[in-house]
Amino acid sequence: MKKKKEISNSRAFIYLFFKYYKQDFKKNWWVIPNFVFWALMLFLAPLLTNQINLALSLTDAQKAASTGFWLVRFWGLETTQLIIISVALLFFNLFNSFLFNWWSNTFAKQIETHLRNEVLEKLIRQDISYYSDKKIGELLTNVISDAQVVGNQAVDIPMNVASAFFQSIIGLSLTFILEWRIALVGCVIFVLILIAFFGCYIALVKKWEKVRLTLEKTNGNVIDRVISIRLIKSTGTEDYETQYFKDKHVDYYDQGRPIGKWLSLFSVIVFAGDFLLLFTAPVFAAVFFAGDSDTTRMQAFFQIFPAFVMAQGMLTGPIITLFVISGGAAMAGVSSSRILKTLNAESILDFHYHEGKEIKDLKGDIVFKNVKFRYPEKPENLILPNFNFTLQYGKSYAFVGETGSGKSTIAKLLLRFYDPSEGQILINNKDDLKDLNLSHYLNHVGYVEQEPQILFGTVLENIKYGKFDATDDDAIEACKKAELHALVMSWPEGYQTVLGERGFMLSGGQKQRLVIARMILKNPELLILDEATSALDNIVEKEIQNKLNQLMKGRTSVTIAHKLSTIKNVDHIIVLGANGAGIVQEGTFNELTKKEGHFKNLYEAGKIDK
Ligand SMILES: Nc1ncnc2c1ncn2[C@@H]1O[C@H](COP(=O)(O)OP(=O)(O)OP(=O)(O)O)[C@@H](O)[C@H]1O
Repeated sequence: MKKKKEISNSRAFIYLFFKYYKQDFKKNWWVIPNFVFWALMLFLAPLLTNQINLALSLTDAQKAASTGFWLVRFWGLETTQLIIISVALLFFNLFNSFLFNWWSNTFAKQIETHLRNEVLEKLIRQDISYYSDKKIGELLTNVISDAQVVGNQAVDIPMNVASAFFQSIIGLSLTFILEWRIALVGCVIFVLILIAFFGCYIALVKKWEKVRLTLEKTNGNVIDRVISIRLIKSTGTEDYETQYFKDKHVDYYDQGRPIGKWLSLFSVIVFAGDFLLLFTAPVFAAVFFAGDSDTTRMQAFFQIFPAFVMAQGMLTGPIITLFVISGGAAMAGVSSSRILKTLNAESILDFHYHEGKEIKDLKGDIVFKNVKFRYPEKPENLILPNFNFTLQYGKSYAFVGETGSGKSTIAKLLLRFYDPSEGQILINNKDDLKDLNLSHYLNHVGYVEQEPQILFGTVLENIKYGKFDATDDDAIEACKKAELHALVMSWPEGYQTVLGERGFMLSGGQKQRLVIARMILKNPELLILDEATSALDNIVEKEIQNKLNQLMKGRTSVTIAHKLSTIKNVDHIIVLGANGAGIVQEGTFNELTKKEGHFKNLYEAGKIDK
């Protein structure tokens, strides 16, 4: 499978953030001025505090003698005016932050929803071989938890990083404005804390990423096991599974344990830094001004002290913020790169969903022309060697042969789960199946397999699946023909009964009847029956086979069979040989049972159930 070049976790996150931000720029642009106003308030708050503090504490003589625009001139304003402005700005800022939080929560949900839809669309449009080496549990974790993580962090991380950046710049500038000598000492301490912080962060982020990956692998394993609950229940392996879960979590615990040590070191750095900065101001004020004969400079410093501490607080705040978001950042990186990997995985088939030839009907012959086939997952095994065969419209065909001879592969090729490795499948004797709009083509094809596919939804929804424009009456009529009506009507909710996941509340025969009703309603021109009755007991099998025989009338049908009852009445039987031998015999049932050869051997050896 072709894959685009992988990008690093952090770049994957940045890419996704900008993609969604740009996508809805018209709705999101106002956040920038909103943010600028918030930064401005950061700058103004300590200065206003300082102005009010000085206005209240200085004598008139001191005020008259004061110098420095930032410090003592009150910007030409009275104390009351300063207080009114401060309160007004505070309320405006509260409103601003309300808007911002509202936006950030909405934007996070928007990104999460977009991502979920995009990933889900990608998953259902992938070709079937994409799933051959993947666990459904892991894929679901990808859709559900990764989208949520990226959605939340896409707002939290950029905003916190930007605010941490602005806070540090503003905090530093303010401390320099207020008292540059002490600010210089604070600045050195701040840089040292940052270096220690990033050293720790780099070590931690790698560990976090590993834990996240292990968690997802564990989740995938666990979910896949729980999905197989019927197997567990029918084999009584609860103890074995409990131990299996415990074993799987050992790795997760081992990987997660050292993180606690690093997190503790992290918090020590942050709080030690905070403490150090706090003590720096009075201690260095004492060092710088203690020798002064008059105490004016010391007094002046303690007058601006509240504002200075406020400004200095802006330096430790960002480190704490970065500390808080660092776990989320590591998770978001892993989640983003996994989402991008899913979104960038290219399908090996082009399904022509939006273009490709649309066929009006499938009333012509289907021709396998020089078809050779190997599974892309295992190209060393040749399954079909130079296969030439024509399915004439309206006739019934059965493919028989030993296990692994490639019978189901024929069905998969007709459904275009795969393309032939060489050669062509011509639809209506002219159009290469590869060039058709697959969705349109499949409207003319019906597929019934051994394990009937029932979706979570009402009976009506299940019957109309694939023929969404059918009326309720038509669907009910189809149910009557499939002899399912009486059963459905015996349920209190009738056709509105919600069928449990994978049709848990229906028996095998009932599920197959429901699929038959679906086929009757869809009325496809090509019907593919892949061991449709092989999971049923003899009595039910007979009833279902009768229904299928009726269904096969008037359309082309391809039956993949192990049972004699399913192939006895078909127009033509094709016998496939083992180990990629291809067609080894063909003819009607009567012809083949009389002739010496592969079919007779299979029949007599009991490999075709009677
Ligand atoms: N997705 C796949 N990737 C690789 N090999 C596959 C895949 N699916 C099937 N095969 C192999 O292709 C061969 C043909 O498989 P196929 O299912 O068509 O056989 P079959 O005749 O229908 O067998 P059975 O009667 O047991 O259902 C088998 O050897 C099988 O192991």
